[in-house]
Amino acid sequence: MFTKEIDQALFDNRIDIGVHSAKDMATKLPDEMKIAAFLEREDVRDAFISLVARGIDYLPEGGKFGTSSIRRAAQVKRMRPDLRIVPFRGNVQTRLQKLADGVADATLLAMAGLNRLGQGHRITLPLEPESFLPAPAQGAIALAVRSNDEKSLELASAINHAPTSHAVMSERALLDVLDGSCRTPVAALAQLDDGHLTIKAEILSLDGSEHFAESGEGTSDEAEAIGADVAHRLLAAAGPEFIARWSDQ
Ligand SMILES: NCc1[nH]cc(CCC(=O)O)c1CC(=O)O
Repeated sequence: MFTKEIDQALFDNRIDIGVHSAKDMATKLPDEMKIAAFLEREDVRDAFISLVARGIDYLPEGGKFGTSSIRRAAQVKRMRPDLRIVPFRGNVQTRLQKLADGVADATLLAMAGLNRLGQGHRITLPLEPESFLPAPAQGAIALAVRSNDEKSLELASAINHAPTSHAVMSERALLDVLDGSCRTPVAALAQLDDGHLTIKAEILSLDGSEHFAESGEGTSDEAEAIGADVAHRLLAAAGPEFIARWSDQ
């Protein structure tokens, strides 16, 4: 994966700071690297894109939904069990072309990625987190440094955006308890309001037919503990077999 190439360049001293989409970073990092800073979070929402419908509810019965995201597929199936998920890969241009070619009736992409690529005008409808929670760490960029490189750590940490850091660290702590990979139907969003953190999270069965949601809150210094606590409550509510079934994919 692309994050690995950036990590390798960091370990080989070819670069001193690795710039990653925080969403793509494993929750357990190698001892040799650490996150020095987060940039202020972009739009956290997922964007619905379609040439035939103005929202998920308006898609034709039995329509095709293009996504290779386990989370998005489960969330979409939860809302519309009749839809068929078709695998969707490639860059933004390729995916939009697939919509034009009728390979799928709709897709979902992160608003942040579309905005950064100057493709915001392609968005049919931003999905509000209240009804469609994004992936943990979505929309945030993390700066990684070698653990023993004090100078780069100091440089990078000077531009850390504290509210983003607290929110994303809370979401990453939650994901770490549930599963380290990004191939699981886990959605979470933490938000900071004047130092007060609230986090909402959900886990789903792969087909979206079952779903558990929990939330937590507290001060920003407790960000990681709050995320982990919400994860443990999700595990308790769902039971151990629930998460074991994620591996059946
Ligand atoms: N899964 C790949 C990925 N990793 C980060 C982004 C977008 C930018 C972000 O969320 O920070 C995307 C594309 C997408 O999910 O649409």
